[in-house]
Amino acid sequence: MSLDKIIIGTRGSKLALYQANKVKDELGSAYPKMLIEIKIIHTKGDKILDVALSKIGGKGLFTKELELALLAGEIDMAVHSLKDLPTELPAEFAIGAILKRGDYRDVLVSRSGLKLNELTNKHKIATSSLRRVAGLKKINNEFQIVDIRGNVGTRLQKMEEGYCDAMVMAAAGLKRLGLEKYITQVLEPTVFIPAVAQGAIAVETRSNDKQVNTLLQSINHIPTQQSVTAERAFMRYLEGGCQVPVGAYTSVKNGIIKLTGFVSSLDGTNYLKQCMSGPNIKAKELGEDLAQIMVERGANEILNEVRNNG
Ligand SMILES: NCc1[nH]cc(CCC(=O)O)c1CC(=O)O
Repeated sequence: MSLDKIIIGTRGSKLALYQANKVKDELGSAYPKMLIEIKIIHTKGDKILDVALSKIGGKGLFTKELELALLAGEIDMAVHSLKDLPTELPAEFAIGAILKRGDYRDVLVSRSGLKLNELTNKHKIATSSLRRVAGLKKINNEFQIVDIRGNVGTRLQKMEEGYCDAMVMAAAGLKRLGLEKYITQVLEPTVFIPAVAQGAIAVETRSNDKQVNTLLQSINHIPTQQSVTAERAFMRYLEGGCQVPVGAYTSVKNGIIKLTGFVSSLDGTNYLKQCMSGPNIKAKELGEDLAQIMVERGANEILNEVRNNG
């Protein structure tokens, strides 16, 4: 039996659709005769817009409905920003492919072109990410931080309307939407550590769907996969989830991955940062080893404190 039609499931935001179309294009190049459709699925995270993300809780806020559609056979694969995908997937699901990573850095977007070191406690900086809160407080503990929800376009609009003076956003999201003109300052990872797997696009499948999983190997980017394996193993070991002040990034050279991770209290005062290198074929072990060192340095105490106050 051969597959002649594939249905790709995605959330309906512009960014999600861009990413789903990227998967469609890459699959289409690999299999020119295949019919590929995109189906939009609405998720809980898209529907609840008036509650802070860190308060809604629950794993897979943006992924559950897509997984149900996968199980029901309504879609054959689901495209996600890998950073939004829990580090532990239910056994029924697998990551069939990870595309070549885009820009993994965070950027500052500000209303009047102010750079990070020009912002003061008089400015409002908006983010819904506890990692970004901690990163900002680490730089200046007087920063005034406000919550913000909605997709990339909505956030930019809120800022222009005066809701805040600046925001930290993912470079990849802005670039994919053609909104790079809003970038005021790129935050290098040495200064501001991005989210685990930021900038990477993942294709989730049914684990038992051999045909689809085999098909997807043609678009899997192995160096990206190795990098994000190290980062996600680091996060998983710390039981990170998407709503804790944890981040990591990697650089790869000659088959050696250098992984840098951080764990922090929300006010940035208890900030642990550490890096470690290892061979790319032992990416998972590298992530776990780095996390283990963080635990020895007190990561669990820091994270428990955040969880109890969240
Ligand atoms: N948190 C939402 C989210 N999920 C993925 C991206 C952008 C793409 C990526 O980071 O991989 C964004 C926007 C942002 O963080 O500014």
